[in-house]
Amino acid sequence: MGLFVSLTLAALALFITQIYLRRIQKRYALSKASAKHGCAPPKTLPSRDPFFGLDTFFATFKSMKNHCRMRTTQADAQKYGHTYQSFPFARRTITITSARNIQTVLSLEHEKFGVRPIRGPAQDMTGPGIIVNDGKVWEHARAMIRPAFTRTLIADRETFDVHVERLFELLPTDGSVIDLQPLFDRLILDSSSEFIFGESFGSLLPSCPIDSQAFLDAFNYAQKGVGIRVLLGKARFLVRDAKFFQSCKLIQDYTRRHVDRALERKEGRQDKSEGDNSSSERKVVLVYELAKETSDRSMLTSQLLNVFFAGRDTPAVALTNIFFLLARHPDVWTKCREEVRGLQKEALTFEKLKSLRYIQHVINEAMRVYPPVASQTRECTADTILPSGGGHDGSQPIYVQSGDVVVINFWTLHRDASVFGPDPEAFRPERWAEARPTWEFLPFGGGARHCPAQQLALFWIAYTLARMLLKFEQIRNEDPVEEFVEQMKLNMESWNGAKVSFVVG
Ligand code: HEM
Repeated sequence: MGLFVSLTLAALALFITQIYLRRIQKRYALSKASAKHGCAPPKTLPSRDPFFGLDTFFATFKSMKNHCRMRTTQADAQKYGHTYQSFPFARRTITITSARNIQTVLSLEHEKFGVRPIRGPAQDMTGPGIIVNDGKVWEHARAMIRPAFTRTLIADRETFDVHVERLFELLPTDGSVIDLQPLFDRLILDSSSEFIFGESFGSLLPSCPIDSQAFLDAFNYAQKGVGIRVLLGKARFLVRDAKFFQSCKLIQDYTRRHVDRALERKEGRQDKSEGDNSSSERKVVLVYELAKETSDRSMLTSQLLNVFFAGRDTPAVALTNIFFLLARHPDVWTKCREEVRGLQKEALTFEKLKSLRYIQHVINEAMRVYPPVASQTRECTADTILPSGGGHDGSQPIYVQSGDVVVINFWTLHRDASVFGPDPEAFRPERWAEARPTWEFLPFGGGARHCPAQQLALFWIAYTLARMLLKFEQIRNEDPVEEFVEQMKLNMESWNGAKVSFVVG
């Protein structure tokens, strides 16, 4: 036993020494390459653990637990500059909040910044699809998936309206208090499942069909497991959790059943009206669109799961954040109502909604202040240079080495006073009459991996908002906590949801 412990400790010491030596080697190579290219490092977050930066790692957790992760990173950027570095687990992590550096990572040099090294562990759940891959595999997936999102914009108002009507059944009209967050979750779950699988989960109905519920339970469990695995990276083999793998199998089997149905339909073995209700010819369903491109079952299964993973709740988070803000700005609600006055729901087409300027400003402003995707992470896969942020005044370029992690902070990017005016913390939709941001406003990301569902998501959001404006004269905040309390999950959500009451108009 004594010998075993000694050997284990010796192996551990060797492992740690190796990591540390590798870090010194890398640091040396970095300073040589930096000097050669006229680069300088950005400022470094102070750390009490100069070897492994464990305190930096735990500080990140603490700020997440205390619901202040984004505010903390914003304060760091104010103190150390728009680009700064830290070394959690002895690994260089560069946080960028300036439009120029973000454009470099997402667009100009995007091939050198991958997601696969970071999101790879999600493949146990989702398979090798669009959101977890880089290079040719990602390019192929994106080329296959994008056209379906464009086609669906010949907007399927009627399909979405079915779910909105079900939502209305659940909204109290007697002035009692309701948290909109779980309702918006169900609205988007139902509409995204209908768009992706051709069959809605029906979670807004009085009883959710059994296999949908089993799928959702398994999905939620597996998603948490993915979060832990992404965090642990290479050490994820330490987590032994049979339920995680059972859940992954269940969701893959469920998705495969929809794939099989789509393939049968393609081969003409199924009655076309079966399984996709009425108006099947007009309605765009992702699984049917992708089945036109390939008959590869596992590829189809994994792409569908990837899209579901990316889109099943982000519009719900955006809607919740919008209503959170409107409940605290009743004057903005009144102004929005003016804009939709007299419109019937049939008139709320994609084009009409786009033309409602003030409502579009409100959506933009809410997504600026509380972006559902508040940050993104990439790993540098080939040495390159960021144009600014280095040196004492942040004006020099920064040399970035393969293996460095880059965190893109949209929350802080959206608070640039030089672009949005002197009051960037305020919710003021009127600023959009003047503001013309480009790379300074990226709620849907930017560049090569820009969200392919942006227009679809914006249609769902604007349609739901317009319908609620038509129905309710007033919205009232019923939450004693006035300020936004962030909850960092995969998205940045409101910890307190959006507790409101309505006055019928
Ligand atoms: C308000 C709602 C939404 C927001 C704020 C949003 C935001 C984003 C962002 C920021 C990215 C880029 C991620 C990155 O840079 O790695 C992204 C990618 C993506 N989104 Fe969305 N999204 C929304 C809705 C949706 C919906 C409804 C779907 C699907 C039904 C969807 C599917 C995807 C996919 C598949 C990608 C990956 C694209 C790629 O890697 O090439 N999104 N989204």
